[in-house]
Amino acid sequence: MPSSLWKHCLNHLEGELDPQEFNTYIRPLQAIQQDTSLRLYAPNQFVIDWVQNCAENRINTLLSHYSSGRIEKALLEVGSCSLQPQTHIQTVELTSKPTRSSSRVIDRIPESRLNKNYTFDSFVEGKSNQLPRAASHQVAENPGSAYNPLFIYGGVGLGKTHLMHAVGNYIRSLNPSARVVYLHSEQFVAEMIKALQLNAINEFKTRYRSVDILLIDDIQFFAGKERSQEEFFYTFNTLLEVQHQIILTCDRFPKEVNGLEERLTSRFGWGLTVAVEPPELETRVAILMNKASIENIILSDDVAFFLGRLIYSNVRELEGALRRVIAYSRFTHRPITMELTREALKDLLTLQEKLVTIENIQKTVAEYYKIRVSDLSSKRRSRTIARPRQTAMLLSKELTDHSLTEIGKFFGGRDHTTVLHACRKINELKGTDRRMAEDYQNLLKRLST
Ligand SMILES: Nc1ncnc2c1ncn2[C@@H]1O[C@H](COP(=O)(O)OP(=O)(O)OP(=O)(O)O)[C@@H](O)[C@H]1O
Repeated sequence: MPSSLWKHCLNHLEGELDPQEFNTYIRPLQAIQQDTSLRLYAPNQFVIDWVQNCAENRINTLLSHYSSGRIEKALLEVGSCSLQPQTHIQTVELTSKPTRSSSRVIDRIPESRLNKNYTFDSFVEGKSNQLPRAASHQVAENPGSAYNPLFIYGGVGLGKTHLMHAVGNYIRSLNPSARVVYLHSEQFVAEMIKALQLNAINEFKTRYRSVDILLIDDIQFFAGKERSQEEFFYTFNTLLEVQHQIILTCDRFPKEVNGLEERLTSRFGWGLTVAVEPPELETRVAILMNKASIENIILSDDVAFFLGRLIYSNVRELEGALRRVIAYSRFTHRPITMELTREALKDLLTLQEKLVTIENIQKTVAEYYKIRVSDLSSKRRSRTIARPRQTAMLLSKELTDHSLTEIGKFFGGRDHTTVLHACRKINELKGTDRRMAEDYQNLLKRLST
């Protein structure tokens, strides 16, 4: 039944909120009253996020007021009244809390919106992520004292957010009342702007400085946003002073983010800074097996290795490919074989075949290091040529089916032992030399779809 109670709340909210926000986030909500709760259907998660961040306490206070205390909480879901219950994708409980100022629309920060599936158990460990995983686990066991802040950086889709949530989930499992706050840096910025607009910056400061564990994702989005950096700087210092844990992620090494203030980047290094690398083949295969088993599917080795070889620079894309294969198998009622996998990923394969020939690897590496393609096959031994050549050899070994002998031929007729030595050398350097590791990741990205 549509709710007249909600209409009362709407009237109030319309008077209190900026018209654009009201029309964008509040008006589209559809309400249904059920016993002691009110369900609010939102068109998408973005709207839910905004409502949670900016209006939840106010809504709950109004609901409680107009129902004389009968309605205790609003349930927020993505979906629509006309389609429920099938469209209930996600339910978020908006718990009524007493508010200090009932006219204040920003009431509290979003707390503990952790993805329950991102745990240490579901995180597959490999050489590429051993250090960040171990550091995260240490932090989860000794928040505030092991490494503070913990700074995890690395390319897109490599498990940074997963690890961060794993720490949050672990801490919450030991202490359910711990105030764990996870948010994307853009959300921090948006909330700060909102607080400034509402003249509520002091409340904003107090709230952020009272959390036990603050997890901020993708801090590269702070770049160039000076006021946000300033607020974050003070929050950061306060939390560190009282030994509350901070974990940050970024898509690159902090000092390499243009537009981040020096005082912030230097502080980020006070704790521990660790990199996640793209997982090696065996780890990619283990991740695939793991994700498949969650769906009760047993992947054959040939399919898992095929997918693992096909997608190498981003675990999210690896998962996406697996999902496509599973969906295709369900849709066509056929088992997951190599043939079906190739069919399901036809477009990806066509694109990939063009990208990962040895010729293209050479061209890409030469462009990246600003040398000539012919240098890669030449006899020149200076480091500026030898390293790119060795890198191109390793990429050829990892990404193509050519044998070491064949690869050697593409590089000026070199011997297979030279290729093997090159692969070992670059693999070793990737572990010790940050620049080398980053160059390799960048090249993988350029060579992937
Ligand atoms: N080692 C791993 N084991 C299991 N799953 C993993 C692993 N690494 C990544 N994933 C999965 O890959 C997906 C992408 O990971 P996540 O979102 O943590 O990446 P990210 O590094 O934070 O990326 P972005 O920079 O885009 O925010 C998630 O579904 C995550 O569970």
